[in-house]
Amino acid sequence: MSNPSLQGSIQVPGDKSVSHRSIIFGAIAEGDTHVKNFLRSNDCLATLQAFRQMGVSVDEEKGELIVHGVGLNGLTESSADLDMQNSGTSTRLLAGLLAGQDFTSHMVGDASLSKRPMGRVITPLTEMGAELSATEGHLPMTVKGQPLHGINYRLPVASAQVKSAILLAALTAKGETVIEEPLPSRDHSERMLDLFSPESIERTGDKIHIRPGYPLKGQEVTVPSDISSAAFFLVAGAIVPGSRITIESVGMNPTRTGIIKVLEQMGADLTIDSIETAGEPMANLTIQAGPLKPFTITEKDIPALVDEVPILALLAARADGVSTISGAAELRVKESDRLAAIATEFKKLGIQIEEKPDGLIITGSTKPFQVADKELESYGDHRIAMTLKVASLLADQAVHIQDEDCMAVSYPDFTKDLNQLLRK
Ligand SMILES: O=C(O)C1=C[C@@H](OP(=O)(O)O)[C@@H](O)[C@H](O)C1
Ligand SMILES: C=C(OP(=O)(O)O)C(=O)O
Repeated sequence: MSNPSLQGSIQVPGDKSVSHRSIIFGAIAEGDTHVKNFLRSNDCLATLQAFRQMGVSVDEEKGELIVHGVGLNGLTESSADLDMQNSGTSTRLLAGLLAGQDFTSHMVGDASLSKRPMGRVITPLTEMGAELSATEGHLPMTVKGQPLHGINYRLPVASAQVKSAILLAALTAKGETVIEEPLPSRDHSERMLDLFSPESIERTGDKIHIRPGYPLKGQEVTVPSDISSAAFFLVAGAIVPGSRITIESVGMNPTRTGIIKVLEQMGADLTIDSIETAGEPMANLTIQAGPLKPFTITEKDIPALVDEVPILALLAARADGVSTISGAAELRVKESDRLAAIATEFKKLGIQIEEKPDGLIITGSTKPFQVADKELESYGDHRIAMTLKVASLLADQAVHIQDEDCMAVSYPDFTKDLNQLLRK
């Protein structure tokens, strides 16, 4: 098989984390929130649908979303279950927000989401006075809204979803809440709350103080392009020989840019052109294929690249030497067990990879992948499917990826966008 290279420019879709939050904060604000570059992927549409069911109207005008906020006390009970589909972010953030409402909500999800742990939000929310009943720590889950009180909580694992669940619950609670994290996770919720209601939040050192009682006001939100989606093109551009591509307006929030540091550590040919913005920082990123040194990623690095581990494992498979990823046990409770999924599927591609309880050891090579089994499994996990799609560009024969459609969870047009950059 001849391997084409990637050339040209691309703008990947809006950030998934910021899109979810633009709906959530817009819904509980007073007045309208205009959202530019909202990500219309299955996960974000699940959040949107949940708020529609709770009485929030959302219009679309000239490609912009207009969320007509109902205020913190304006949501109404949904007569039907809230279907969170495949989205951990929707589930955990909504669990926090709904815990302090004066109605009951029932949350359900697909088979993958119904296996993911909810105890991590149930524990702190219960401490705040919430009444959540899950099925052995999993969905389906009933949230019976209760009057809440503030707490001081140190997260046992760095998780932006847990942090955001507590932050949202704290807005409806009596008294101040203080949240502490073991390592900094993505801070989109804090930034957005600061925009919608600056009096409600203060950050001192590694503590976040949430002060209830202040209204949120509708805002103009521009969603940056998702660095976790750009990651697939950054890696494709770095590993497919002869490639040179630019990825435009990528979100460069420092809590998300772990992949940039890894590319720099590897000596990749990457140029960063920053764009002046008022909200989340952004940059145009240009990547060119070239030799790559191996990397070491440890626990402290994980939060800033947690969703990029599958595609970084592929990057490691093209480096000159042995790369290691450790402290990444969280990957086992994502949409699939991502450590097991990567190890199993990479072996089918002839990649030398060893699975550890909390990570991976990958021995790189610049030869085409020698396919041992061309039937690849995505495990219904969008990030695994997209990683395998990029890997297929370097395989010595055509492969088939089962259940590719799951890419629509975060990036519905991924294959189309990738094909547009490919040149024979
Ligand atoms: O808050 C968010 O938007 C997210 C937080 C991360 O999960 P954890 O909070 O479980 O680390 C990440 O993996 C997920 O894709 C999105
Ligand atoms: C883990 C992810 O999302 P979520 O937790 O929202 O399902 C992801 O997008 O990789």
